[in-house]
Amino acid sequence: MLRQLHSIPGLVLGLVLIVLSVSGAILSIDPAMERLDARPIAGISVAQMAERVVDFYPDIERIDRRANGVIVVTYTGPDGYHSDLIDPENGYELQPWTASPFMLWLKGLHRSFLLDDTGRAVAGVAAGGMALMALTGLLLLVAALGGWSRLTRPVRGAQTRRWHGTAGRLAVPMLALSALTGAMMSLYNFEYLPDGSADEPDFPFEVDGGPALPVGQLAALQAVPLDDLYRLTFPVAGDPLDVFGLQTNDGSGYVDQATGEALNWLPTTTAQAVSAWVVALHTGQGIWWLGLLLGLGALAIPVLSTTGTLIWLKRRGGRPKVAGLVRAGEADLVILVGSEGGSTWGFAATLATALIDAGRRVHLAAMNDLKPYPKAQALLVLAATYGDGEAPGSAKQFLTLLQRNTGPTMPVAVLGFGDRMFAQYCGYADTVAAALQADGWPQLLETARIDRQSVVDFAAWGRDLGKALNLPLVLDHRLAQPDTVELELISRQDFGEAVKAPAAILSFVAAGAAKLPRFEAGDLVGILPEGSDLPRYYSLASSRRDGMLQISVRKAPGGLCSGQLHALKPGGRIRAFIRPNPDFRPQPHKPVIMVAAGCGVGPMAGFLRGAKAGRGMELYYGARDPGSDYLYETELAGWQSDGRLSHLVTAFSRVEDKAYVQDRIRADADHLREQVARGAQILVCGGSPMAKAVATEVDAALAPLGLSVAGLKAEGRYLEDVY
Ligand SMILES: Cc1cc2nc3c(=O)[nH]c(=O)nc-3n(C[C@H](O)[C@H](O)[C@H](O)COP(=O)(O)O)c2cc1C
Repeated sequence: MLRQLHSIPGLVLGLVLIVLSVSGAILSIDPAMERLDARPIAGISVAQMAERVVDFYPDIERIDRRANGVIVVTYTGPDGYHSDLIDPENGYELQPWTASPFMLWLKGLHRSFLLDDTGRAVAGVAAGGMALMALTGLLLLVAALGGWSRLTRPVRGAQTRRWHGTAGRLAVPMLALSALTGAMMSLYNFEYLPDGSADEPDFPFEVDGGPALPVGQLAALQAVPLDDLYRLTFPVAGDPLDVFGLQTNDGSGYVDQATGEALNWLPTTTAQAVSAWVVALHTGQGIWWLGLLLGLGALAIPVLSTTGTLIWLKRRGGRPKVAGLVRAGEADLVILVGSEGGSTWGFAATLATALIDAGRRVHLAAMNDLKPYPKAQALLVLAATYGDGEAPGSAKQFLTLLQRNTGPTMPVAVLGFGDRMFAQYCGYADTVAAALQADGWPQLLETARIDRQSVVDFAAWGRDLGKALNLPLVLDHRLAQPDTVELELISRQDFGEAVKAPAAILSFVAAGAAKLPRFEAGDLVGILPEGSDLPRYYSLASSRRDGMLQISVRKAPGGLCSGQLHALKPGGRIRAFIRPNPDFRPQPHKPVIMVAAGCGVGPMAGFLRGAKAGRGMELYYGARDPGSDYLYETELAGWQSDGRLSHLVTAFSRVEDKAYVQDRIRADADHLREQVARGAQILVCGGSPMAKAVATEVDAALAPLGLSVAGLKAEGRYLEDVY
């Protein structure tokens, strides 16, 4: 619901908001420019000011003190009204006061799209929509980051998501202010809210009528400091019954030109004071620095609109379409999906279709969309696992939402999707099942696991579910095949034979006339080995800019894919596709400590190849024997001498003075602490036991700082790519 309230106004009003924001940003410069023209002068009264001006302007109509402090005199010339900016020090003209036609046009565009009332109404609705988006966006961000106290933490995920969250967070106070005040100005304009313009003093028909006093001697004008003036209107020359009109910050009324007395004075009403503040807070008139901040905030809108639309398209694109789904409130069965790569959505769609065919009312959503399900009889959670037993993208907020959920509990079945090769096999599904149980959700079925997208395991689980729900359920799932490209091996370097850990660095280019797809170091390449529909993933040791796709592959005993890759000769071809892994990237500008063992050095080599010299990249690298499986030895030496790698520490486990990478971290604890205190990020890549041992040492090293691996993880400063 919150997400819909955020994205629907964004999609509908996107272009309108871009026009409003760009025009608003340019207009926001106006108060600051005007402020530069102001010649502030302290301690003079309106009477003194008027006295200085009348000598130069015998046909004066009025004096305005504009919000930014400039004094403008309007007078009648032979061809109508003219205005001059004057120097309050002496009443001299500084320059003619004319609005630029471009700024007038821009104001018209901003207020009404140059379309009168229809345009004004659209601008008003857009302002209301923007206020709603600022509020819902803030709430979504709080939920994504895990609470208000974490609101300043870095936003994680794909680049579009990071830009959207970061720009939104920086701009939200200014956008909310612009939107609320803009919406109120629209309500004033259509008279749905009183702005006090009708609260005017009565014109005085009874005046002294005697000879006029010099303007400098009028007591009511002497009593008003110039800084409080809004407008002084002069009486028609030679008409003894006419009066001065006086508008100040405190009120408005008239002044008798013969006695200098204030007549029919009306203090500023609450409606007038509020509407003046609303205008000032929207335009920055009188608060030039706020105007500039509002303008900067407005510039975030084109960024937010574009990234928001891309996020929306990606979200829709990743999910299969299922006919006959119902809303959350109507469903008797709810399926929630935790997926990152999208394959679990495919399984969920097969399940939803089979349940709908069996006559059930099914709701299908991401685990991040958990909400109360008033009519549901069972909840089915299909959750993949990433990292080291962690949540996939569409489930990152699930546990937080579960804590807050106030809806009824119901029998639940959790089905984990994972890969037996990982130490935390279906670890996240286990975490979810335990959390649901602790929260009082009864089990419909024992938690089951699907290894490497096995359609056979899935069909078996479907039979169990059918029995539990008393339905004839047949789950016949066909795996969707990703779009692959053909890659050709151009070179290989082999290592580790002597220490019984064969590893190879393989470099590919696109086969034939094709081009390499887009990828960054640390992304994953999915390779489809012959004889299997199931891709195997490897971390990329290069980016497309390097002109090749490189991976380092350890030969797993009996491994189908690694066996085929190790047998590949230059010129040999494979089919592959890219899986972005935007959460595993070095942070810009701050030091980066990389920890890797074995083939885990691959993505680190990719990061180093793309780094600038002096960037503060450090590497702790563990292997077996420097004479056999020291991957990237020559390259690392080169990057050290050209300054890309500032600190290299190696550990070898099959030599006399044997050591593991975690031993080096322990010995280097002081240095590590120092770097983390300077904002360093830690990236770990390699096998799960190594990652665990490293985390233990990092925890010990950081304890004196009151920091921990868990804390750094939450800030995106401790990243793992573990297998
Ligand atoms: C980078 C990466 C990390 C993974 N980590 C784990 C893990 O720790 N435990 C596990 O059981 N499966 C792990 N997997 C396997 C996925 O959970 C499994 O392939 C799942 O079917 C993917 O579902 P999805 O395509 O819907 O995201 C990992 C896969 C990748 C690509």
